[in-house]
Amino acid sequence: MLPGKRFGRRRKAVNMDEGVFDPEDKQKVKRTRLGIWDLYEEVEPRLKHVPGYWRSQLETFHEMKQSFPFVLKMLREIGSIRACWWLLAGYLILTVVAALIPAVELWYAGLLLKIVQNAVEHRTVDRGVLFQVAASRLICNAITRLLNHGQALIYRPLNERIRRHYSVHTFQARARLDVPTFSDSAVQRQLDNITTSSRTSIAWNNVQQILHLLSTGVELVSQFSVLYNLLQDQRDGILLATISFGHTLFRRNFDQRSYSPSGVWAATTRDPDYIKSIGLARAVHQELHRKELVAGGMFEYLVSSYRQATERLGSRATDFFEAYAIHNMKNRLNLTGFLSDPLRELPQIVFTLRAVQYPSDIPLSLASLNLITQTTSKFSRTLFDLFERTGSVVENLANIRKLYETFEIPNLIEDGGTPFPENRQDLALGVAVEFRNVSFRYPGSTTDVLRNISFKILQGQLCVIVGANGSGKSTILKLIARLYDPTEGQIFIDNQDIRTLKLADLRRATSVLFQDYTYFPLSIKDNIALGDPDTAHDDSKIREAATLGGATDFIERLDDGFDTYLTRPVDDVYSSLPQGTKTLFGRSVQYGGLRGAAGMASHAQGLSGGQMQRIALSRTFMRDEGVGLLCFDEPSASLDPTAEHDLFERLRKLRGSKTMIFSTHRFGNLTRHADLILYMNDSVILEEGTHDELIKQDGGYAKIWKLQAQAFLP
Ligand SMILES: Nc1ncnc2c1ncn2[C@@H]1O[C@H](COP(=O)(O)OP(=O)(O)OP(=O)(O)O)[C@@H](O)[C@H]1O
Repeated sequence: MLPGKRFGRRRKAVNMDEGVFDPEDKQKVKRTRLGIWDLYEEVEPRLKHVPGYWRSQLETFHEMKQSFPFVLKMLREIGSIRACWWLLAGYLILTVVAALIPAVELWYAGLLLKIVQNAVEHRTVDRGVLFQVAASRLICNAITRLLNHGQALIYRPLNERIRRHYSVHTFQARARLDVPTFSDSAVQRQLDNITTSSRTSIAWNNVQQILHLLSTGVELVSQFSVLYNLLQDQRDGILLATISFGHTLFRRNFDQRSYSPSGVWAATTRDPDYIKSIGLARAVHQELHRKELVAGGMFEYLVSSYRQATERLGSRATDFFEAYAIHNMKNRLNLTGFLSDPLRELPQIVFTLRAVQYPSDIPLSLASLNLITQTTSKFSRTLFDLFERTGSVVENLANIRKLYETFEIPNLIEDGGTPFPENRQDLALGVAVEFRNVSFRYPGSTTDVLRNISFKILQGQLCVIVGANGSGKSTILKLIARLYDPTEGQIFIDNQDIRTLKLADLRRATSVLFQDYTYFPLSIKDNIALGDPDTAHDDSKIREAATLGGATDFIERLDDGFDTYLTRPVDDVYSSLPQGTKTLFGRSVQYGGLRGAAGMASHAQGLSGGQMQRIALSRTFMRDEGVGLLCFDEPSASLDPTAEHDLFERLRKLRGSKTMIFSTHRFGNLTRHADLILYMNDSVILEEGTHDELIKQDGGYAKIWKLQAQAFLP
């Protein structure tokens, strides 16, 4: 088991969301030693004396109450999907009718019993009724089949409609999140909760669960009333049914204890040998370490370490669930276990005693006793199945709550209200950017990556930020794009606080090429088009952007040109291919291991770094008009010198009067043309000015400039 892996999600979803689980809290947490494992189970002090099974039922009830309003919301929403109400109502009717059939069957079983009893006692039989009973069996069977068929017919369209509706909802819930919110681990957990397979949806699972609960309820009530009716005129019938039910209840309580822990719990092992042996096993399993393992000649050392660790561990080397199972095996040897089986015979014993007590008038026949015990145990199975299912039902209901809560996750970057710019024509002249005493630290981090930064870039200026790796250059661009807000200080765009501007307007007016750009798992065309969602459908614009980004030549050489998917988001499915099959459907076959299902490497296969960069550049050129600020983070890092030169030429021409900010650690071409150079080191701006000014200052900038220049001197 991996450290931190989550398991046992049944029940207690409430606690999972709120508060903190502290294994050291002796008031609330019970610790049990299971071999090399320590199990910590949360126990509510109030419920301390309630037996485990019933305690979790109470917790279940509480969670159910919390989720109820969300379930109503879901049902209303499903009702608003086209044709869903009708399908749902049809499905419901079929389910309820199907749930009544067992009671009808039970009724006829009772009738049959009376006929048999009568035949034995009086040697007469009412053939009409007998025929009726036999026919009823056939009819019930046929109706059940018809109902099942009807349910299957409705199932597909209903599931498909609900799934489609909610898949758009969840897609939107994810897509709208900003960077700090999306990276928040709590939000990631929330998003994990709403992830389902592509064949179903949380909402549909819930609908099914609710219908199942309903049908079980109908089944129980109808069976109970039939049973009660049948037993009413049988002396001792009710008594024997109660004894039979009592046994199932007793056994159930015993069985419950043999499952894995329920509620909130966690387990850990501190055994150094176990931890080491698992670590060693991983080291030889994962391809990741193979190079170093082989080159470092580690084979023999690893084997002897593994052997020693496993020998020291001996039989203690069990994973948690095995340890738990072993622990439970011991628990089974208790009184309940010994009593459980003999108690099963109790109804027969009571029956015999009563028969001896009233020899002349046997309270009920053996056939009736059989019917009572069988029906009661079936009845109690259904009842406990209902209880058993409440765990997963509650989890499902809680998932609906979480689903709706996910739709409402607030973004950490709050939107502003002021439209920007007031006049779109102004953008052609560029925008002014000012940082006033800005400090910043990434969420979850404790160190400032920008410390008290202040600078001002005027409208239409070319600014180049230079500095060593990690000095904070990219972070400045991220703050300008408002991916994050400063921890302290303010940023102004055209003299307005960036927080007051409408985010959509700000993003439309700026174009940023990040250093760690990614290739979306879409076609090249879509990858470029995403640069400007407003004109994404315009093919000629896409081609023009590709030309400006220097990407057209190599794209056109690809088999599918602009429609090429460099990495397909959908895997082909195959099995048992002969080893000689190297390619399939024009793509290479990957044998063994897992092919990343929908996982997407940020860098597409088959393209060089420079070609990737050209696609990313083309994306930024999509949004040339209507943009007043262009930011580039190391735009030429992967380009060869000619391509770099061409790129800067194109950028200079295109720039017009727009403001442009570059982050780079290459001095030269760019810095010489810059209106403003910000020289950074270790989270602060050390020098600022034009190239000539900074050379004259003879500080850090001048020193690095000279170093780079010397490298090219003969
Ligand atoms: N998402 C993040 N979370 C936490 N720290 C981060 C994050 N991104 C960057 N950092 C840290 O912030 C500091 C500044 O990073 P930044 O990328 O701004 O530097 P840079 O000057 O652009 O470096 P480079 O020249 O290597 O691109 C670095 O120490 C980096 O490790």
